[in-house]
Amino acid sequence: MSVAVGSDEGLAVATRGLRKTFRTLRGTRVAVHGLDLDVPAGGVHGFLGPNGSGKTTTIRMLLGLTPADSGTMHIFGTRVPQRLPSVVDRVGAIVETPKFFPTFSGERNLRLLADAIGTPRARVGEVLDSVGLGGRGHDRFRSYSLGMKQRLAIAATLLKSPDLLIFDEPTNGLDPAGISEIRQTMRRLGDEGRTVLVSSHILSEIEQIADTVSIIGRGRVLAQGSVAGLIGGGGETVEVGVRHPGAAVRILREAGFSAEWMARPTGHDAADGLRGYDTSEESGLLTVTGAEPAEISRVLGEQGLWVDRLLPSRRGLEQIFLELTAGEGLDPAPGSAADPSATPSPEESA
Ligand SMILES: Nc1ncnc2c1ncn2[C@@H]1O[C@H](COP(=O)(O)OP(=O)(O)OP(=O)(O)O)[C@@H](O)[C@H]1O
Repeated sequence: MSVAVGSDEGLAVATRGLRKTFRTLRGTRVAVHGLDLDVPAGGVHGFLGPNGSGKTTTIRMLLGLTPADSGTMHIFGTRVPQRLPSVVDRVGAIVETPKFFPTFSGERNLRLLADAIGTPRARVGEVLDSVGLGGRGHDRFRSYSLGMKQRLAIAATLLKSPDLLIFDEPTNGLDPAGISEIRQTMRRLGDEGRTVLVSSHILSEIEQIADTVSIIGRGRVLAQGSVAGLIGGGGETVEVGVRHPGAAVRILREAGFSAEWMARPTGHDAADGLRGYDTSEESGLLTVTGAEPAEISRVLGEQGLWVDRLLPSRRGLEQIFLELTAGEGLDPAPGSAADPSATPSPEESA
């Protein structure tokens, strides 16, 4: 697994072993399955995964909207939900579409909100400007396009000037122009030094604006790191065939190479119960960026690891995502009768 940040320092969000199950009539559904998420502070972080992979559930746990079964969560080093009140002012989030008064202007809606949360009204003009609605603040909310409505929702989260913004699928239902508006807004917020954690299953929008990403499947992190590192934006990327890629990635990093390792789908149950992915270090995809193939062979060979394949690789984030989540849409839904991670509820087994 590639992780850009080794310690919890400098992380806006960190989860360890986070787990959440839902009890349904058909048994227990594992929504989040031991999630270790690292979101570096500052910039845009894409939280990517197919439908049902656990993104919304994770975000709801971080915000204290639903309890975790086990595991830990920290926001800016503060344990949540236990100490959420002491960090909540630094966090703004859109999880569901917020409600505004349709006949009031965008500005009036925000003024009401500012009064409600005790923020000076002067802040309203600033936040409208920062989402590009400065010129339209006096128009009625109902006259806004969907993209503008969503930008107003983002402006509302900015009233408190939060350091961390959490957006769950903020471009859902928007047309290409609306998507582009939201994308630019998120990028601008990231450039201001805020941390933007944005969940999405649309890779192209994330690839363009994110600095770092986590790719999740069935409630677990499959890969995370910088977009440049994962797609090889820092130069030519070479796919390396070697017997122990998990060990090789450590050796290469110690030697100063930019190397990434990702678990591969197996098509069968892994021993640790994570269906469909081999998370052992004996398989997976090893890529190295910005290094001479001869150098890669030499460094690994000196440690007794013999390279059997060196392929130039030009994969995009979408390609990586598809490889990592291969079969997600075709497999039985988590918790379904055919899902081995589903266990009968006590009532059902009784
Ligand atoms: N309240 C609930 N009760 C039962 N199962 C739930 C509940 N909420 C979520 N789930 C299940 O948990 C799993 C993860 O759902 P979640 O909404 O977190 O995924 P997601 O990655 O956000 O998906 P999407 O992209 O579709 O929003 C899914 O199988 C979902 O059906």
